[in-house]
Amino acid sequence: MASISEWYAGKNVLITGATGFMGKVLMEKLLRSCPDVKALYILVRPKAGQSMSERVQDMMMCKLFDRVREDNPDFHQKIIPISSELTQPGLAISPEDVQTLTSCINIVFHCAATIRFDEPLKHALQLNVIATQQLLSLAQQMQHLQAFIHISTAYANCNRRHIDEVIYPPPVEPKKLIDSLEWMDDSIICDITPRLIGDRPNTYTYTKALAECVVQQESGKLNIAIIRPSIVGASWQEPFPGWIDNFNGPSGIFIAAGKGILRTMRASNDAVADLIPVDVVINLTLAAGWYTAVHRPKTALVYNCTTGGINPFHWGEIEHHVMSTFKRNPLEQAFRRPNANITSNYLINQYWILVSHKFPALIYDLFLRLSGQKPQMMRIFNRLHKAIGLLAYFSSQDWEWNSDNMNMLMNQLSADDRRTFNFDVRQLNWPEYIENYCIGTKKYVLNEDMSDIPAARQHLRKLRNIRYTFNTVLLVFIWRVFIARSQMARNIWYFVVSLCYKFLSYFRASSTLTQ
Ligand SMILES: CCCCCCCCCCCCCCCC(=O)SCCNC(=O)CCNC(=O)[C@H](O)C(C)(C)COP(=O)(O)OP(=O)(O)OC[C@H]1O[C@@H](n2cnc3c(N)ncnc32)[C@H](O)[C@@H]1OP(=O)(O)O
Ligand SMILES: NC(=O)C1=CN([C@@H]2O[C@H](COP(=O)(O)OP(=O)(O)OC[C@H]3O[C@@H](n4cnc5c(N)ncnc54)[C@H](OP(=O)(O)O)[C@@H]3O)[C@@H](O)[C@H]2O)C=CC1
Repeated sequence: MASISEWYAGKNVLITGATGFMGKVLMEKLLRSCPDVKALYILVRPKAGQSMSERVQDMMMCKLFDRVREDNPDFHQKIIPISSELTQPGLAISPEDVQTLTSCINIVFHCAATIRFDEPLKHALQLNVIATQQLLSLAQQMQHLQAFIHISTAYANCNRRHIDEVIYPPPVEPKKLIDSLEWMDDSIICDITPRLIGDRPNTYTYTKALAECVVQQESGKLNIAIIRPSIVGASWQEPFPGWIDNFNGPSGIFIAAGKGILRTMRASNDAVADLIPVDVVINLTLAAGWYTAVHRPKTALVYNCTTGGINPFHWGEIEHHVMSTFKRNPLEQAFRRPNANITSNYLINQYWILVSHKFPALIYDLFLRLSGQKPQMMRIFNRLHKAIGLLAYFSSQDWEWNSDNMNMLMNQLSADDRRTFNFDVRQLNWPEYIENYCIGTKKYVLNEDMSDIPAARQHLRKLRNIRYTFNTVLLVFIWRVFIARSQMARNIWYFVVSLCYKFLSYFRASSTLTQ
């Protein structure tokens, strides 16, 4: 049987969401490990004042593609951008492009989605559900299509504790919801959203669950597979360790902790942190594409792409390794020394938010005002609190995912394919991965230079001295204002000091006796 890269040779691949985090890694891996792939057709929209071609040009210059560039400097010739806005009727693809796609595409990877947790329901439905429906109807017209791979999320059914590799009944019939939301005013939709999403935490997980159902209902005779990654993090091995280019999921939290801004967050130390490296997800996705096309399973296979059941790691351990990495490799211009703690206790968290977030932010903003600058720290903290408030749901509890299909797929691969498209997370060394992840946020998200680390360390030492000075001033102030002015406080103070002195003398005496 053909190996994975042999199977992709000569194939035309359609990718949605190619400009996103996972889409880019998917393209890179296809170009590097399947060099004979014929062409990658990518659906791209103009954005932020850049045309479609400018965006694609910029993307190909990205460091992620360095290894592909080395192997094949003309790799860009294999990338064919197609103008498309997924929220528009017919995905806003021109008739000529529809003609091209329907006549040549062999496999579709549908990655595009809105992954925002606070997306208004109508927009999330438009992109995550209706666009999926439209893409499936385009796929039905493709004359040479061999597989359609839909990227979902392991949290689509996060209202369940145990999640099997099946498509669960939808919370509501997608077509009925689409029809009703069409005529509703945005304010009415906003009012009824909490009732609709029910026991799911946001419109993202809700619409991803509906999208799975649409994939099942509209797949017709297509060979379909659904990939459900958990929390997608930086790359583990490929194209190099620690690749990450966004603030989503834990990345923004790691950065905030490394900058010394985040000091406390609600999360359970003992809950499993179901992170999955992006290269693992992409290797599994490409292998699933091959398997779906070659073996044509009778029903759509769902792959839960998770680590928790195979090689568990916990949020408490993540906190420890993130902190220790950022102490050794500090970020530039940290606000305070990195020292974040997670707690599952609501009151303790609120206390630390007040003492370690809001109070320093107020003082710093006061300092900025006094020195004629614009206050900014409180605004940054308000944004951070919004983000951690939305993420805490995922870091405070555990889920159990069945991953039989991932294991089955691994057993179907040849030894060579298992090496080239490695998704065996049993080999993942978490401390090393988290260290590379944190360094990746420094290098690729913040674009900081590793050669500036000595200066960053010097800055941390300066912050430590400021803290010592501040604490000393505070102690003297408390002494002068409260203790020195009241006889009773002075008596208590002398009592505590003499008690400490007696203890010290006692330990010194007993240690001299035992020598
Ligand atoms: C040491 C401790 C260990 C414990 C550590 C626990 C981690 C626990 C993670 C659980 C993770 C679950 C993940 C589920 C797994 C999926 O299924 S997948 C998809 C994951 N999706 C996401 O992560 C998207 C979440 N993000 C959002 O929904 C929106 O960005 C937010 C958080 C609501 C913010 O919206 P907004 O206020 O409109 O702001 P937005 O324009 O998006 O960004 C504003 C700024 O904040 C930055 N930002 C965005 N997101 C973040 C963030 N998460 N953090 C900080 N900054 C951020 C942006 O880069 C931007 O910066 P500037 O460009 O302005 O400088
Ligand atoms: N990141 C994660 O932790 C996880 C992600 N997933 C799933 O993986 C998939 C990819 O996620 P990820 O790469 O992280 O997401 P990104 O937000 O990085 O990428 C989203 C992609 O979708 C495209 N897109 C969004 N809206 C439109 C639109 N209206 N028209 C055309 N294209 C559009 C974006 O294009 P543009 O650049 O133009 O905005 C971008 O290419 C999603 O389906 C997500 O649900 C699942 C589990 C976890």
